[in-house]
Amino acid sequence: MWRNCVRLARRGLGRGAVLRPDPTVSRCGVSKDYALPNSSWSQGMMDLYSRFLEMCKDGTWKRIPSYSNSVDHIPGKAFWGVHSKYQPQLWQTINMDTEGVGFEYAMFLNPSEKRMVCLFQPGPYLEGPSGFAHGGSTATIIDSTIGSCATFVAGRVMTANLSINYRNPIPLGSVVLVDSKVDQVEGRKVFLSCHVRSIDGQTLHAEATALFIRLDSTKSLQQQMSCQ
Ligand SMILES: CCCCCCCC(=O)SCCNC(=O)CCNC(=O)[C@H](O)C(C)(C)COP(=O)(O)OP(=O)(O)OC[C@H]1O[C@@H](n2cnc3c(N)ncnc32)[C@H](O)[C@@H]1OP(=O)(O)O
Repeated sequence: MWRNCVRLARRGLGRGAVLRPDPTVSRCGVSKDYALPNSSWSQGMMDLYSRFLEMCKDGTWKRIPSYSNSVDHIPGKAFWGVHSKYQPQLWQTINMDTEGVGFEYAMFLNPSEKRMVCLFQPGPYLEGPSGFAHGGSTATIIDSTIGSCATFVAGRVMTANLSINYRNPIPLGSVVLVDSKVDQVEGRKVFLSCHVRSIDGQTLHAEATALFIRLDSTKSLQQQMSCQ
């Protein structure tokens, strides 16, 4: 199991503490691609997935696998420097081993449009208001989608700002399309926007804007991630 293979060791819990992967633990088992259909996917999710797979055939879209470290698999600029002692499995932690209970999703990238979409089916663990997705889970899937888009364009980035307007609640078990794109790049700043809509396009669930900052290559990641 993933948890047995990629235990994270907490070290230096004082100021500036960061979570690092335990170097004594092998990365075996991280190869499961969570972004593939499973029995929890509704017909709506399957239909949308098939539609995007079809659009991958001419190379317009690319399916993005999700290995709990999806950063490794986004085409484009290398995410982690070769000398970095930090491993990317810290980043994508939203997969769950039990199918259907949490984030069921699959992302597709349109490189020429600098656009990343995510088919998202929230499960019961993500409940906020009765029967609907928690706003934090919506924020998580938006951040991951928009962040993957920013990563494709700029490489090593972190969310500096994420602003969400929640327009209509997302029913648990329904399928929504998270559609994000890069609006502008100014130096190290990547500005993006995103809409979350029902698959028939009739309901706008949320809209968001975000600023991602490309990490400064002259600073160590520890400096940039320290709490000091
Ligand atoms: C595939 C993976 C998808 C992953 C998606 C998930 C991504 C995440 O959730 S990341 C985790 C959440 N984010 C964080 O914890 C980030 C915490 N913040 C930080 O680490 C730092 O503030 C960081 C890295 C964003 C920027 O730090 P640093 O590199 O030192 O940049 P800094 O020099 O301060 O600022 C650079 C520029 O950005 C601007 N800027 C920085 N932060 C902000 C902000 N919040 N709002 C507006 N502007 C900002 C600065 O004003 C500056 O502008 P200018 O160049 O015009 O003067």
